[in-house]
Amino acid sequence: MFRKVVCARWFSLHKLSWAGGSLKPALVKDGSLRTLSTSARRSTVMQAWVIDKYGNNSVLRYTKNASFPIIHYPNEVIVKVNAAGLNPLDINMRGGYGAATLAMKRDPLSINKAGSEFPLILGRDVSGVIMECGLDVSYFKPGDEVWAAIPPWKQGSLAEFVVLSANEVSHKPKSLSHVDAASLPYVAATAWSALVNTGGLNKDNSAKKRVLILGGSGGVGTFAIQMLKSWGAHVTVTCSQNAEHLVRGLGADDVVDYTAGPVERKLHTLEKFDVILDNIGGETEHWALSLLKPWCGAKYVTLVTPFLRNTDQLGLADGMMQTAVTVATKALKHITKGVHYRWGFFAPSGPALDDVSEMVDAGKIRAVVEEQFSFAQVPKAFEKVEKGHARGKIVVTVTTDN
Ligand SMILES: NC(=O)C1=CN([C@@H]2O[C@H](COP(=O)(O)OP(=O)(O)OC[C@H]3O[C@@H](n4cnc5c(N)ncnc54)[C@H](OP(=O)(O)O)[C@@H]3O)[C@@H](O)[C@H]2O)C=CC1
Repeated sequence: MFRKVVCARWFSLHKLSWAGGSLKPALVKDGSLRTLSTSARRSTVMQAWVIDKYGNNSVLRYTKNASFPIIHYPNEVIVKVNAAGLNPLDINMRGGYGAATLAMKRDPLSINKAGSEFPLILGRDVSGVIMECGLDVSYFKPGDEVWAAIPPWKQGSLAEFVVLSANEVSHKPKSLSHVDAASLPYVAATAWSALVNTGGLNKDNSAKKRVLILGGSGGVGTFAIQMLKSWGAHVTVTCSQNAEHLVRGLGADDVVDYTAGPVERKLHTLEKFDVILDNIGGETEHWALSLLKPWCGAKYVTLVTPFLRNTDQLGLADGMMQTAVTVATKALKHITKGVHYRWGFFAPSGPALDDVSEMVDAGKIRAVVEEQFSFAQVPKAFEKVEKGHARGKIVVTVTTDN
């Protein structure tokens, strides 16, 4: 069955005014407007790890009384979470990164009466089972096993249930367990957005292209290597010496140890590249673009951008202005040298995950789970991600029953 893209604006015509009371309406598949308190099947609360303010790991709080998610729009689904993946973004968001920008993106229906995002649930990856579908959802049905990358402006997956737009959700690869599946969506959607939408690569044009991945041993890198290799690209990776075995096992053709002296010197001895994916940022920008083939449409795409930090520090208008000036200046500077400078961003996409799901089931991409934690161990899982030196992904098992 093909995906039908449903316009969320439909809801504005059917918006419910719910005067004063604590009951929340839900638009569900049978066409009824159901209140959670009258839904005999489930409670109004659920278990979750939340934060009530920004800070270090001590702000993480376990609760049995988090609000149960509600379907507000007819294109939404509620997913029962089996496993949740963590990303560096969760550490940053725990500390308040992006708070100003994300506050503007949040749906007013999803924030509390005081207008605050708290209690906030982190966790950007989910693998689980569809529990309930909005009125216009035809691509999924209750009981379907699904995976998704959750946009940072929505409540996350460190909870028993999460509500998402059906356009953000995809059928989980049949060949993967929930734990393995939860390791992929956010990094897959990011790598897809950066390499396909921004970098211009796809399965039909990547053969013989030379791609350099700066920082190949983490979440984004381990996925990107496999996707590019399955499309026939030649992939060079930088990583620590002790990650060489891992990245070669995923298909990397050339591996350069960045800890053994100036990495750019070694990279300059290699043939130039068509695309560079930069997962490291900072210093790398000063030398990486000179590794591209000039005047051939070659692109440098960095995932490490000041976009959210600018808006956090300068406010929306000044932050956006600063961001536009920065990216335009850099793009102009490099275009005069015949190469393209771009910023890459995570973009939620169920259809992209559909393609990734096929690649996984065809044996072209595997999950790289570095360590698995129980739901009780969420703070330990955060500590692990915060230490850095990732070798793949950290996953939390939320529930094992369906
Ligand atoms: N713009 C966006 O929308 C998004 C941005 N990102 C950003 O992309 C980056 C990568 O994300 P992700 O893969 O999940 O991060 P991870 O933490 O999973 O991986 C980072 C990897 O880089 C390695 N590394 C560190 N320094 C270097 C270096 N100088 N050269 C080569 N490798 C290095 C680390 O291992 P070791 O230290 O042992 O070498 C680690 O394996 C992060 O900064 C993240 O915030 C991610 C997703 C979306």
